Amino acid sequence: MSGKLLKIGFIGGGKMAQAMAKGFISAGLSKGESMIASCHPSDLASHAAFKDLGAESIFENVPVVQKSDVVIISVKPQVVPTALGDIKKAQGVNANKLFLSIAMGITIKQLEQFLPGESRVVRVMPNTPALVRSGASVFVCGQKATEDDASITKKLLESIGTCEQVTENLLDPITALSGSGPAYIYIMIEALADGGVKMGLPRDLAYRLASQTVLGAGQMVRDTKIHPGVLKDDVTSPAGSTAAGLHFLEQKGFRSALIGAIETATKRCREVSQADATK
Ligand SMILES: NC(=O)C1=CN([C@@H]2O[C@H](COP(=O)(O)OP(=O)(O)OC[C@H]3O[C@@H](n4cnc5c(N)ncnc54)[C@H](O)[C@@H]3O)[C@@H](O)[C@H]2O)C=CC1
Ligand SMILES: O=C(O)[C@@H]1CCC=N1
Repeated sequence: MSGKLLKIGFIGGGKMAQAMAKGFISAGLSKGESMIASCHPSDLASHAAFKDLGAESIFENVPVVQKSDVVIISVKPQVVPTALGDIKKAQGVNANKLFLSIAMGITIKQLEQFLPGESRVVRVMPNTPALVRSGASVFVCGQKATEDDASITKKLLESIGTCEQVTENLLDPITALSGSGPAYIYIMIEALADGGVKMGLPRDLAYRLASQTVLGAGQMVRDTKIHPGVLKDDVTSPAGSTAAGLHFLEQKGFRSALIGAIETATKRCREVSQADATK
């Protein structure tokens, strides 16, 4: 990928596409001018967001494929059959390209059916912290994806955070954990700050402390590789305030709520996978 910048296309220019596009740009891996995105004609906000990046922003899907080296499929799962149908129906489009699908629950088999036979598919699950290059992404290669495709995918995803190659059977729980996870953490940050405000902290200080605490704790687990239970014990003094706080969380089923969130979100991904996505 050295030399000429890859032309990156987005079929669906919404929130996740914008996070990835901005991440690629701040990583120096791409430029607005080397990107093209399509969106629904009613979605003027996404249209404007890609224009603001200096990218081409349009309301048709076929030119995105025609003009790109790598095409990111970033529409909602229910829209995937229609959007990819546009490409399959079109005459004379060279679809022998790398397609990265980030759609929740849409399997490689389904993607390969929706796309023209020559298309090379990689299924990816990113998350929105890609915007600040702190994303957590995984990918699975389809039948026709080459080693080059895997290394292009890895290079793109590593530029916006961490990236691991996995097997497709793990994709639904991964979607539930790291794909959706930022949403769980945002409400945790909001609630921690609400607690701080309830106890007299100024709101802005409470948000700064809550977000830095989440960031720091995550970094401790990742960088020290010490078991989170041991790190928790290090914070918890005998008869101290943390032990009192932890007891309250256990009484309210905090762990169980998080475990249940991952289980429920995984089941939702499986429902989408099993639905006849052509309907
Ligand atoms: N938002 C997130 O945190 C994550 C989302 N994803 C996946 O990314 C995909 C997109 O999600 P979001 O960006 O959140 O949704 P979004 O609603 O922000 O974006 C969807 C985009 O698709 C466009 N669109 C609708 N119909 C279209 C059509 N027929 N042709 C072309 N574009 C069309 C819309 O205009 C919009 O720009 C989903 O499949 C989701 O599962 C994956 C990981 C994380
Ligand atoms: O909520 C969703 O369906 C997507 C999948 C992961 C994050 N957002």
